[in-house]
Amino acid sequence: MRTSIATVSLSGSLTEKLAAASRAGFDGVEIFENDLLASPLTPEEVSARCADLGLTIDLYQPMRDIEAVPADEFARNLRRARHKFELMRRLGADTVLVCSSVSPLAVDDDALAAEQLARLADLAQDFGVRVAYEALAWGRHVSTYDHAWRIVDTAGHPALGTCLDSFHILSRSTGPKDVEGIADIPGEKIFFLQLADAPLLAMDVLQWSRHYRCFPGQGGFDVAGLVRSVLRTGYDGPLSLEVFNDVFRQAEAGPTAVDARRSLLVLQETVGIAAPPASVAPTGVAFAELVTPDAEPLVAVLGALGFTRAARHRSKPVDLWQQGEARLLVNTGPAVRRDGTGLAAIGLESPDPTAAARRAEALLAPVLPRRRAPEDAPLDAVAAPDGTELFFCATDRPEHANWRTDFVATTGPGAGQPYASAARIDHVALTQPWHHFDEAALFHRSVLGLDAQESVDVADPYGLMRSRAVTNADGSVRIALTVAAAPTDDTVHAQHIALATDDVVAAARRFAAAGGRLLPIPANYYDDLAARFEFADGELATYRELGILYDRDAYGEFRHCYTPTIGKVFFELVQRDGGYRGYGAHNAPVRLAAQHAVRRLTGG
Ligand SMILES: O=C(O)c1ccc(O)c(O)c1
Ligand SMILES: [Mg+2]
Repeated sequence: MRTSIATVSLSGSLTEKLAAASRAGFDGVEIFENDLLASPLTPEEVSARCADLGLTIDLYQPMRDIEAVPADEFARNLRRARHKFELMRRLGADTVLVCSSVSPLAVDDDALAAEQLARLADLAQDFGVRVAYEALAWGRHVSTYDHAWRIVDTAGHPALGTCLDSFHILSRSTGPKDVEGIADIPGEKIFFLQLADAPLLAMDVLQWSRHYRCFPGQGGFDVAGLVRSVLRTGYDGPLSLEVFNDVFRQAEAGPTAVDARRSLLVLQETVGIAAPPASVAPTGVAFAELVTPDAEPLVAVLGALGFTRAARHRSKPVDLWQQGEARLLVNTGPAVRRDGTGLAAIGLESPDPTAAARRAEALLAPVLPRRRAPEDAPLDAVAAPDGTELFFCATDRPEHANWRTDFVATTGPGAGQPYASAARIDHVALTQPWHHFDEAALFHRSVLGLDAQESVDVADPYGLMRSRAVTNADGSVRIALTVAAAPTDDTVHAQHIALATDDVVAAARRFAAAGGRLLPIPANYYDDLAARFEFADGELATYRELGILYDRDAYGEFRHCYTPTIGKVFFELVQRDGGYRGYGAHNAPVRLAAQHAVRRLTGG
């Protein structure tokens, strides 16, 4: 099916929006009147630009407050409409959207609305234009899609149809029954289909619509269910995204358009009208790669955590530090010297790395070169929206290229020792740029085949942090996507690698004995813990002494502690017992405050 996007969904000038839509692979656009009014291009030039970019103009919008008004007012509305239809002829746009009226002049009279819309459609027909009537969820008298359809049906005019908008329908819906009526509309009378998702918020519907819409798959609506209903009517117009969103208005149009198009590809797959290569979920974390301009402080912490340097890359300044199944690459190459110490890449164990990369590419993930140097093993890799490189790995599986063969075992002190305290990577937390948060969750879900958990808000002393985990089915891959809610808040401490241990107390003691200093946690926190939970004798005193935090959910218990931050990254030691599913979010405000306190002390 053809895909389209409303210019209101993207930031920038009209020409920037058109270029971004075209580059992302859309077939057409809905042109918003304001974008045209503010453009220095004539309608003919806009039309030519769209043609050059391979875009059709599928809709011009909106026309407002047309119907069910006194005769003199309606005469003025027709005059206004004539101007718009002339403009549309110059643009080469053949469908106009008319929103249900919000005017105080409008009366609650369906027969009058139908009659006036038919007269509007008569005029439209003279200009070769069709009118698509849409119920705004906050329309004065018409606020539901079935009501708008009844009026269109009554009017019975060939140039008048309805426009269905998933936001207006699903924001008012209380269950699948509410969309069943779509089946009663003949497909050819659905002139247009607009798609948007939204997070489930209890708020005024107009504000919700104008500020919080997002692309399908990024919110809580069953957009796919609605699309299935519409497809059953025989509708064969475009699937068009119409998203009013405060973040997208500020973000760069190019990446937003790609995010939008990915969302439609996934939606088309869900409803069975597109079949990109099947998703291949990762089965574990092969490694995490840290880049650093100065390995010394990082390596000191790794050593204290129980890691040993197990191997070195054959041709690059990259060391493999290992402990049990936890593998960390430390890259000190010149290309990475500018940005300070941080997380740059994650290796994901994949049952089929090539297939995983093919799906990623089909879903518009930037594919990275397979081979960095002639002698390297060819590895499939893509870039996540935050720039993190994701490698699809097949560690020690003879039929696949193996990243491990690029590394030569070292024989220095400690090499090959059994692990001391941490056995594997429990989770990796990545800081997302504030305008990529919704995109990141959809990317990890659709491209990598991970499941997205609920988003949680965490209070930081200087802002608000949002965090959303994406995981595979058995929890062997867990990535926490984290963002500072305030765009200017760059103080957020989020990027970290959590190492799983089966005895966090022993691991913490070992770290301290090796010269490591765990993040100090305030006494008030432990007083509160004592009130919330019962502990065995001495248990709480041990946590208090070491700086171990504690949490519990319906499944089990969680004990965790933190190293200091090095550059942008820190480490966490975690002990999960009894199937605990979370990440200690309850403790995160205390941890964040403690990290800020350390930063103030050290001037870091
Ligand atoms: O918010 C609005 O006014 C508005 C305008 C046009 C639309 O198609 C829509 O869904 C909402
Ligand atoms: Mg709409």
